Amino acid sequence: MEACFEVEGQSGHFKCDQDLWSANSGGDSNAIILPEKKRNKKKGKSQVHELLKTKKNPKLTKSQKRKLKKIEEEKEKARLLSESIETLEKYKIQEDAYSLMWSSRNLGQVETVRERRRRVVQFSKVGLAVPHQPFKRKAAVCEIELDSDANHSVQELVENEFQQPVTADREVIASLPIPFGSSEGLVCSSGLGTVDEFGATLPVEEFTNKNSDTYMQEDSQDSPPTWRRINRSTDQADECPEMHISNTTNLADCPPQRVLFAPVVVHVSRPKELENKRKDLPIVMMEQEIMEAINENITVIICGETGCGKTTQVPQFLYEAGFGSGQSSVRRGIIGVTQPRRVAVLATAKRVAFELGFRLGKEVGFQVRHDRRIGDSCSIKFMTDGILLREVQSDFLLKKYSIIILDEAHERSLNTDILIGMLSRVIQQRQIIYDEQQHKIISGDRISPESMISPLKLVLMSATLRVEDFVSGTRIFRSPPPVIEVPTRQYPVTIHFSKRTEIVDYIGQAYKKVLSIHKRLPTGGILVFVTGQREVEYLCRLLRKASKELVEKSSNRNMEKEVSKASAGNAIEEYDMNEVNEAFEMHGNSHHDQTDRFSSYDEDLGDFDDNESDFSDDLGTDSDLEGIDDADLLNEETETNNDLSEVFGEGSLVSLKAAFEVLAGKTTSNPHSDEKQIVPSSPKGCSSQSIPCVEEKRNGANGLCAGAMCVLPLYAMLPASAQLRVFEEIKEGERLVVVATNVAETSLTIPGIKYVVDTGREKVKNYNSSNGMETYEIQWISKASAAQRAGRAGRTGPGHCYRLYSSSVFNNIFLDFSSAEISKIPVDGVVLLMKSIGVHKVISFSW
Ligand SMILES: Nc1ncnc2c1ncn2[C@@H]1O[C@H](COP(=O)(O)OP(=O)(O)OP(=O)(O)O)[C@@H](O)[C@H]1O
Repeated sequence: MEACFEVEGQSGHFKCDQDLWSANSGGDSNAIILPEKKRNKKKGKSQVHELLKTKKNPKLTKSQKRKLKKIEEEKEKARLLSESIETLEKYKIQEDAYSLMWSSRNLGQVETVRERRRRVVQFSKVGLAVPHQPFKRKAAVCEIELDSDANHSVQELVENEFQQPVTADREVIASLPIPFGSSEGLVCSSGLGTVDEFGATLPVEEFTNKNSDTYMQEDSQDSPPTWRRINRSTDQADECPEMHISNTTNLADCPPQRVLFAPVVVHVSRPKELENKRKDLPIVMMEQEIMEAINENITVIICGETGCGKTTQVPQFLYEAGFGSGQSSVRRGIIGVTQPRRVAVLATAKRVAFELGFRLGKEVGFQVRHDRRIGDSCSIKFMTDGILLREVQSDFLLKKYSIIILDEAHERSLNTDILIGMLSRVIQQRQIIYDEQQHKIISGDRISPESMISPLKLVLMSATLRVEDFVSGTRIFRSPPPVIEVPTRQYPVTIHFSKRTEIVDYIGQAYKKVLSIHKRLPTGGILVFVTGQREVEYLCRLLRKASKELVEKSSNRNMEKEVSKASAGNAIEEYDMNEVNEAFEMHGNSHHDQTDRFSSYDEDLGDFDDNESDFSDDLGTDSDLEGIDDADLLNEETETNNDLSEVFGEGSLVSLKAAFEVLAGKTTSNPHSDEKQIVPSSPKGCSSQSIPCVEEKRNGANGLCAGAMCVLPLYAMLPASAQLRVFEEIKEGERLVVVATNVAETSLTIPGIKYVVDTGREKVKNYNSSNGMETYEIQWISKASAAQRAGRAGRTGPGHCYRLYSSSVFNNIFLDFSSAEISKIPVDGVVLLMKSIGVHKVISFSW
């Protein structure tokens, strides 16, 4: 279409496509009008094209688009559903086949040849093929040609030996079908305890030994695991053919490869309450990750915050995965756990036995220098590192262990350091011997079960480990072990630094701090760290004396109260007076305010790390209760009351109370005498009636004022029974105060400890090389130790750590880690010790 136009004296014409017009016919006639000479043909064409497109796909509104999308999605869903139903129909198994399925609870159980034959018949009845045995495929992976007989024999062996591992390539096995509910199909899973890095085929003798025994777990989920012996001689004696490998030409050349085992799961039934609590532990959420790392590596480092559950949970993970249980040939050995200190050994062994539902001394045992409680069926053994070191002397390969856990590896005691060096060799040696044995077995040699060696694994654990020492270089471990970090703890611990650092009388400071916590803060045990036995005993004496005085004072006060109550004819009923007090407290001196004031410590510092609290310290907002002794307490009370005076005016408190009493209709005949009785003047002349009541609430069960303290010592030389007293229950209404040296610094959970008072000092043995003398010196602890000490609070609930030193001392003077003991003792003693445990080339020992 062509049209002419004339605008303001200019004339021209334009062309317009019919379609173009029609496309715009419904619109506002915004046709493209261009003078012919300027018209861009190309542009015009594309615009037309676009318009045509728009016509074909008319522009949809947003809601239309949404609806369209929804319809499309629904269509897609319906299509998928019908496809799924079709597929399901196609692969649907017959009703009778369901009975052939096994519960996963039966995984790991033996199926005899007879049982298998029966299964074959049952499967064929319902028209199903018996699940494929993966052994042939595995052999193929290894490029081993077995003749049909041998193949058959081996296959039957696999059937008979439920734990029989088979050398196989992991990936290939992973793709193999898993037999119908049978554990004999070697399941490859990256999950818990199903794959082991090391091959450990059962010795030939074991296959042929008609009387060989194996252990099976009774199938019970509700009761603690029990073990039953199965005597093979009856059922399988005739059916267990001798292993018989012909054409093994390539076998010896085939390096021992990864071995897959039927998954071993040892069921543990814990009390429900405990199970629930356990679930909240951060490390429990990482169980799979940890077990995978342990399965796939010889050495693993676990760095987890204090209280995350390393000490108590990792041995349980291992136990549940078959370590130490006798169910798995390579994991049969005991789980050995070392602790640097005796008290930690006793306490953790007791706790783990309790959590697993075992009696201490049977499945879970311990050994310290003068005490040993280990049963024949021991699966987990706790011991000091000194004990394990002695065992290395008598059995370098530590054959009875399948895994060793060195807990608190950060301590760098001489024993720990030597142990780590020794164990790094032991695990290598065990691996070499094991590999050799595998080659021998594959090439048809016989190895007696007693001389069979399985690989040894090593786990290093700590909250404050200097990981670089172990992962950098190849001096200790040939390949750097993986490090698993558990970055959270269960409960928060608030750190409070002191404004000033008392250099000399830190015991006096600790004493004051304990008393102020006891008087002012809610219930919860207090753990105080000092340097040595003498300090422990001295502070215990002081605190016991103070406790006695407090109890006397409070009983005197109660007596006075009783007397005053009796003497007042129309004495105000306790209930009403409480109401009055509460009304007063509403105005500034309330319980809530008090609580807030205390909880503001948490708010100020609760989420801060140490550095942040340093920051607050530097700003002069130190939240610490430094120096809050009785006098400070009174000052604070005075300030509070002054505040109230400002609000109510001088003397109004007393008159207001009197007014309440009048309102309550309980006016005493002599308000002044009442005031004296009920509102006794403080030494500074302030009436602070409400304070004891506030304290009463803060102290909860502790009563009106701070009650008695149950003061207990804890140091290395204390007899074990006395050490364990700290774990016993205390009388109701008392507050537990434990005064300890650094024996309580690691691993311990003292139930109910909420407050830690850290003097920041420790007694250390130092060596003066110039005069050859060894001396004990008191020195600052390291930052790592300070973190460990703080970690003793907040284990059964949120906690507080009061550091009796300033943040600047902490930041500028404290070392990050304590120096290794070996660097502080004379070298001749170390050399002699090393020689005595059989290390002849001391110079090449890996430290
Ligand atoms: N005797 C006990 N009583 C009550 N709870 C306990 C006891 N022992 C351990 N627990 C609980 O288990 C948690 C984990 O303790 P565990 O000793 O395993 O931690 P951890 O990570 O090894 O700490 P640390 O690094 O300080 O040794 C504790 O925080 C506590 O909640």
